[in-house]
Amino acid sequence: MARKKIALIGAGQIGGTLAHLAGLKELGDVVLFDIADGVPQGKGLDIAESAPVDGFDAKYSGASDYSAIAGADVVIVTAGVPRKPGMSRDDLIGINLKVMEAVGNGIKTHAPNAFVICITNPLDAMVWALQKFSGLDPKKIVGMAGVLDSARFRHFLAEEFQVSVEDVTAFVLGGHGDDMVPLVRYSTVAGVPLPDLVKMGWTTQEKLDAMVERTRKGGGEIVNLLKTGSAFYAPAASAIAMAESYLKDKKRVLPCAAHLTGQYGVDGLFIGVPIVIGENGVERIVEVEFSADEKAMFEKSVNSVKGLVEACKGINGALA
Ligand SMILES: NC(=O)C1=CN([C@@H]2O[C@H](COP(=O)(O)OP(=O)(O)OC[C@H]3O[C@@H](n4cnc5c(N)ncnc54)[C@H](O)[C@@H]3O)[C@@H](O)[C@H]2O)C=CC1
Ligand SMILES: O=C([O-])CC(=O)C(=O)O
Repeated sequence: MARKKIALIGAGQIGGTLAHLAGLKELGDVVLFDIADGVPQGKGLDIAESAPVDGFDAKYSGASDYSAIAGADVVIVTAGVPRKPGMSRDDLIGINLKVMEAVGNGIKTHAPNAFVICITNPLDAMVWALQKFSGLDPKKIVGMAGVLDSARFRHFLAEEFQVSVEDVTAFVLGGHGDDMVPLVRYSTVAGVPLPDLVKMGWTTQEKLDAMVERTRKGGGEIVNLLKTGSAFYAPAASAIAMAESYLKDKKRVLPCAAHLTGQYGVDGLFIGVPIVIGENGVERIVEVEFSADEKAMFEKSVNSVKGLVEACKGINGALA
C-alpha cells in the first residue's frame, strides 16, 4: 500500500513541528513548501536524518514550487505571519489574506482533492477565504483552533484537579478570538461535568471562571512569553490529531472551524463547532444545545467572525 502524502504549506515554527510529528506518527511522506527557499528543504533533511534514531519511515522533501504538492492526501496550511506582543490576531488579516490567495490557487491547481486544514490567523476568516480562493468542497476544508483551545482548557483543569489530562474532556467552540466559548457544562473529569465538580468542592466557581478566562487569552499568554512569535507545539499537535482522524478514518469528534449551512443559526461562515472527521472529511456537524448564556456568548463570537469576513471582502473585491 502506497504511503499517504502530507503537504505542509508554510515551513516555519508550526510547519516544522507538523513535519516532525507526522513522521513520528508515521502518517505518510511529507512535502514541506515555503517561499523562503532552502528552509523547507533544510527542515525536511534535518527531520529525515532523525528518522534512523527514532525508527520511523517517511520520505521528506522541500519545495518552493506548488507542483510539489500534487496528489497530496492532506494539506496543512500555516503560511503567513504570526503576531507579536501588543498585536491581536485580527491585525494579521491584510497580509495573511494575500497569502491565502496564493495558497488557495496552489491547492486548486495541484491538490484539489486533498483534505485541507488551515491554521493561519485570524483563523475563522482565513479558512473562509481559503475555501473561496481554492474552490474546495466545504466538507474537505476545516480550520484548526478548537482542538488547541480545548487542550489548553484541559491542561489548566488537569493541573487544578491534579488528575491525568487523559481523564479531562473539554469543548471550546465559537471563533478563535478572545471571545471564544469554553463550554463548562460540556467539559468533564471522567464524565462528571465541571459545574458538578464545583458542587462537589473540587474547585470554586471563581477558580473555574479564571481558568475559562485564561483559556480565552491562552494564545496571547504564549505570545507575551515568546516575544518573537506565537505557540507552535500545541497547535501542531492539534492539527495532527485532525489529519490523523481523516487519514485513518477514525471519526473523532473534534471542535473545528467548519463550514456551517444553517447549523447553530449560522449560514456561510466557518465557526468552531464539534464535527466528526472521517475519510469523507467533515462527516457530521454535531449541534449541541445551548443555554441562554451560552447562546449569547456564541452569538457574540460569531459576530466577531462576521466582522472579519466582511473586512476580507472589503480588502479583496473578488471575495465580495
Ligand atoms: N489557528 C491557531 O490556533 C493558530 C494559528 N497560528 C497561526 O499560524 C500561522 C503560522 O505560525 P508560525 O508557524 O508560528 O509562523 P512562522 O512565521 O514560523 O511560519 C510561517 C511560514 O510561512 C511562510 N510563508 C509566508 N508567506 C508564504 C506564502 N505566500 N507561501 C508559503 N509560505 C509562506 C514563511 O516563510 C514562514 O516560514 C500564523 O498566522 C499564526 O498566527 C499560530 C498558532 C495557533
Ligand atoms: O495567539 C496567537 O497569535 C496564535 C494562536 O492563535 C494561538 O496560540 O492560539
